[in-house]
Order: sequence, then C-alpha cells, then structure tokens
Amino acid sequence: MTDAARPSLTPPPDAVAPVRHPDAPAPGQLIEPHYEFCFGCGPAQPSGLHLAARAGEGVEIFAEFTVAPTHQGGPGLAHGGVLVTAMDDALGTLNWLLHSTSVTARLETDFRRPVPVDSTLYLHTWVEAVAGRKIFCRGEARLDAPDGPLALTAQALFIQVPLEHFVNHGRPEDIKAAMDNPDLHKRVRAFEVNP
Ligand SMILES: CCCCCCCCCCCC(=O)SCCNC(=O)CCNC(=O)[C@H](O)C(C)(C)COP(=O)(O)OP(=O)(O)OC[C@H]1O[C@@H](n2cnc3c(N)ncnc32)[C@H](O)[C@@H]1OP(=O)(O)O
Repeated sequence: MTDAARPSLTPPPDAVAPVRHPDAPAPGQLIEPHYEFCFGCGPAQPSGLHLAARAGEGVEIFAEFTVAPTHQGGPGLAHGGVLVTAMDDALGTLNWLLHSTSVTARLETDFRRPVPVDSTLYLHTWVEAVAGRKIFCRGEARLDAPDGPLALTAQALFIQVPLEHFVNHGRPEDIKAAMDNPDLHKRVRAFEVNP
C-alpha cells in the first residue's frame, strides 16, 4: 500500500526530524523494561514476550524475542496479534530515545511471512518524524537474524501524553504498586525533568 493510502500515518509537511535526547540510553545499551508486568517486555509476566531492546545510534531501537509455544496462533506458528504486540512494544520503547511518554494511537502491520515457534524475531523500529504531539514511526522484523528474511513491516502513529494519562486510566491497585516501586518511579520521573 502506498503512503498516500495511509494519510494519518504519513508525516505532514511541517513535521520535523526526530531529535535523540541527550540523556537517551547510549547506543548498544540494554533498555530496562518500563514495567515488570508488561506483556511485551516485563520479566514478571510468565507468558509474556520478554522482549529485549537495545538503543541504536539514531532514534531507533533493536529488539529481539523468541516465539514460545504459548504464543501460537496456527499450529507451530506465532499468533499475528502476538507479533503486533512485539512490534508495538519495540515502537513504544522509542519513548526512551525521545524522552517522551507517548502511546500507540494507530498501528498498521503487514505480515509478510509466517513466523514459526522457536524462531527469534529481530525487530528494528525508528522514529521517522515528529509533528507536535504526533510521533510517526516505522518498524520491521526479520526472522532468525538481523538481516534475515523480512517477516513484518509496520507504520505507527504515537501521541504524546502526560504521565497522568497512566495514573488516570490504569487500575488503581496496579498504579499504586508501580508508584511504590522506587526504581520504576525514578525511571519514569526522569521524563518529566527532561521533557
Ligand atoms: C509509564 C511508562 C511510560 C511509557 C509507556 C510506554 C508503553 C509502551 C507500550 C506499548 C505502546 C502501547 O501499547 S500504548 C497502549 C495502547 N494505546 C492506548 O491505549 C491509547 C488509547 N487512546 C488514547 O488514549 C487517546 O485516543 C490518545 C491519547 C491516543 C489521543 O487522545 P487525545 O490526547 O485526546 O488526542 P486527540 O485530540 O484525540 O488526538 C490528537 C491528534 O492525533 C490524531 N489521532 C488520534 N488518534 C488517532 C488515530 N487512531 N489515527 C489517526 N490520528 C489520530 C487526532 O486526529 C489529532 O490530530 P489533530 O487534530 O491534532 O491533527
């Protein structure tokens, strides 16, 4: 599909190039999960994807996840929704490079080949442009090697939100537990000091 057919995913003429925040993780640095129970990257989520993400040199992320039997859709194959989750999380991790908090507003994914259980998906996501609160991103995922066969491509629109977005909309007991975690609190508050 051409960009013209995806108007809300195409940066407008006044969009600007993304700027890597001075306090962004260094290239190659492993980025800690934003929340231990996140289905995408949380270590405490038993059937989650346990996505491991590293910062790239640009406003980009490189991430990996290995498809487990619990991620099946068709027999022996990853569920498409699980693959979209991996892409969404790798796109969401771009927040750490911009030092902004944004959420997925629109995510369009093209599935280009089946992804078997036990294969490792290598994801690459990057910010294409920023226009006000709108962050235009792209991603691709390859099978079993960073330069392996292309399995998924994606375009997304993220919208910047204040931290209160999470506090106001999340289940109260989970918000309280997250706020009581000093490590998480410190990581998230860093965004407010350096917006
Ligand atoms: C703690 C760790 C932190 C970091 C946390 C990191 C988490 C990473 C996890 C992975 C990412 C996720 O899954 S996030 C979870 C999934 N996503 C969500 O739950 C988001 C649910 N949706 C919303 O909350 C809302 O709809 C928002 C925030 C996206 C937008 O609401 P809003 O703030 O009121 O803004 P609104 O005026 O509606 O829209 C602003 C502009 O964007 C455009 N716009 C809005 N939605 C769309 C859309 N779907 N498609 C096209 N365009 C859109 C509007 O037309 C408008 O353009 P114009 O008129 O200005 O031109």
